[in-house]
Amino acid sequence: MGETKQPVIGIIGGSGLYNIDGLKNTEWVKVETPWGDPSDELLTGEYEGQKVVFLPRHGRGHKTSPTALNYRANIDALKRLGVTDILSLSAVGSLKEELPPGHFVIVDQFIDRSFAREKSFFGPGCVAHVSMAHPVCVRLGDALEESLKTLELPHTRGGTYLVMEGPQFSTLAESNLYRSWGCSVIGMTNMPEAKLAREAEIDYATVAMVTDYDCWHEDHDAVTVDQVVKVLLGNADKARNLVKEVLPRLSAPRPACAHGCDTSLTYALITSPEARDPAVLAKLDAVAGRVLNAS
Ligand SMILES: CSC[C@H]1O[C@H](OP(=O)(O)O)[C@H](O)[C@@H]1O
Ligand SMILES: Nc1ncnc2[nH]cnc12
Repeated sequence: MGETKQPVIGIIGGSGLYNIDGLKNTEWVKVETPWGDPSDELLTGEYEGQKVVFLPRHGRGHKTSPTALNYRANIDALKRLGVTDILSLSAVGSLKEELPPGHFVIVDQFIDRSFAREKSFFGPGCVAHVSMAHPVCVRLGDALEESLKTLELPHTRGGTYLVMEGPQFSTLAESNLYRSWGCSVIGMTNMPEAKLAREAEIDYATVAMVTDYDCWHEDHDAVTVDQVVKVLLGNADKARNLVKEVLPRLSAPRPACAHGCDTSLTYALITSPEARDPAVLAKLDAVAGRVLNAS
């Protein structure tokens, strides 16, 4: 086995998950980034010796909407605190009969229909193209699946998460369109989050927690926030138990991801070194430092 690194696990808590318990030596840390402010301070701590960084995606008190989230600042801040692996916890609507409220889905694909968000750290002055063919980390998915099995929580491995812009929920025609595309769940936040994690060479996986049947199901009312919150409150302890179950499975020093999640920039930069803008490179110090400092 080649070089190994000690993982630092980042947890992004979605709707209903604004804190996690059971960590030792905790501190809420304010992190400045070249992309602006993250959603909130980040909670650093340890669980059974494993370093953990928690970020409430919408901020404590749920202050920021999916469109207004500063996804770049969130991922950059996690990278600056040394995070190597991100577990994203998200509330979603179900687009399939067999995925009822209370069910957990370990997502393996996304369709990105968001349109009003900054989606890349790269651009004029330093252009890069990373692969998103396989957007989530298989190793993290394995650990999540084992943990859900151990906890005997109802779950499905694999499924496509449709990312809508929001903040309004879908129309019936949209919901049915996404169903006809074979999508499993719908939410508003996991893109560009997963794209930016890939650009920042951080392994990423999502556990989607089903809260509703969106608006397509004839036997269920169209989704409302109070319905989502009700299911989430019932799910929050399960999500926290899942975190405690999964962390020890991820704590051993590990080699670089066999599928390239954390070496995604090795062949991604296309702007020649002499054409790169130094001001842009300065902003990329955290997310692309590994490759920029090598060339
Ligand atoms: C409160 S329902 C809509 C809201 O919940 C999901 O957020 P998250 O992924 O952070 O759990 C969904 O994407 C919407 O942002
Ligand atoms: N039906 C739904 N649509 C979009 N985001 C959601 N988050 C939870 N339920 C949702």
